Amino acid sequence: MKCEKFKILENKKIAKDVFLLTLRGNTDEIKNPGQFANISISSFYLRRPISICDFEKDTLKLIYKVVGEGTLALSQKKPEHYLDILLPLGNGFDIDKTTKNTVLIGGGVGVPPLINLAKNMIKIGKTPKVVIGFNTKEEIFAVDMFENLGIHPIVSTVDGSYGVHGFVTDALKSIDYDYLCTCGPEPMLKALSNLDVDGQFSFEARMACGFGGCMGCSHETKSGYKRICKEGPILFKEEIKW
Ligand SMILES: Cc1cc2nc3c(=O)[nH]c(=O)nc-3n(C[C@H](O)[C@H](O)[C@H](O)COP(=O)(O)OP(=O)(O)OC[C@H]3O[C@@H](n4cnc5c(N)ncnc54)[C@H](O)[C@@H]3O)c2cc1C
Ligand code: FES
Repeated sequence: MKCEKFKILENKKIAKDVFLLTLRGNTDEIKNPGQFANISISSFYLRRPISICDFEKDTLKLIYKVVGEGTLALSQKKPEHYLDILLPLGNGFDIDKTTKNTVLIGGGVGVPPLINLAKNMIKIGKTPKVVIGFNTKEEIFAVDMFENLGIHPIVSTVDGSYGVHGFVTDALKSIDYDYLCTCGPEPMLKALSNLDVDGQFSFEARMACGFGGCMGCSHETKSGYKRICKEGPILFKEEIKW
């Protein structure tokens, strides 16, 4: 884990309240898809955790939704501005445990880490299926990013304004899979954990330090309390306690 200065190259709106932030800085230590960055934003005491969406040498991409004052302030940052970022944090997905018939399932701003996961799975010959869900058409993003990887994601919207009408669980009925990796709101994770397949689930928690020092993000699992920022955010299905 390092604290690095990243220069903003672009901070672009890509859907309703959703921004793609492209940064220049040192990405050498990033290991697993599903790890996250903790961003210091101006006057806010606590950093804001955002999943690593994609990276290359010296370039980092993050996708975030404006939900409060911190993310609103982030959306107002202009190119050339520097951000102080702690990364990489968390365990990330264990790609070796995925199968050749894995589906990646994202809900809203749970979609970004699945882009880097898909990219890494393709590199080892395990091209995944992808299902992504949103509330409504205006909130959809990342379809082009998956298409650039040669994957055509199935999209669902709760209001039926685009793609499959309903939840990601409705969209899943049309495909075969024997393993899943998922990130999104907790009710979605819970519904997916009731399906008869194993998988890896990315959890969110309110965080303070972000690197295991304060216990503020502890979450009860079947194998004791785990810090979502350190032993998570990815938990295996068999260890999750709802
Ligand atoms: C490991 C991890 C990865 C994340 N990755 C992403 C990502 O890739 N893109 C993205 O848009 N967001 C992501 N988040 C959520 C993001 O950190 C919060 O939305 C952000 O911190 C809100 O900051 P704020 O100051 O704008 O909102 P605040 O004013 O702090 O809160 C506004 C609203 O958002 C809710 N909220 C704030 N933080 C969280 C949180 N951690 N989990 C759930 N609800 C929260 C609050 O309850 C409140 O309703 C991630 C969170 C975690 C823990
Ligand atoms: S946020 Fe401090 S231990 Fe996780």
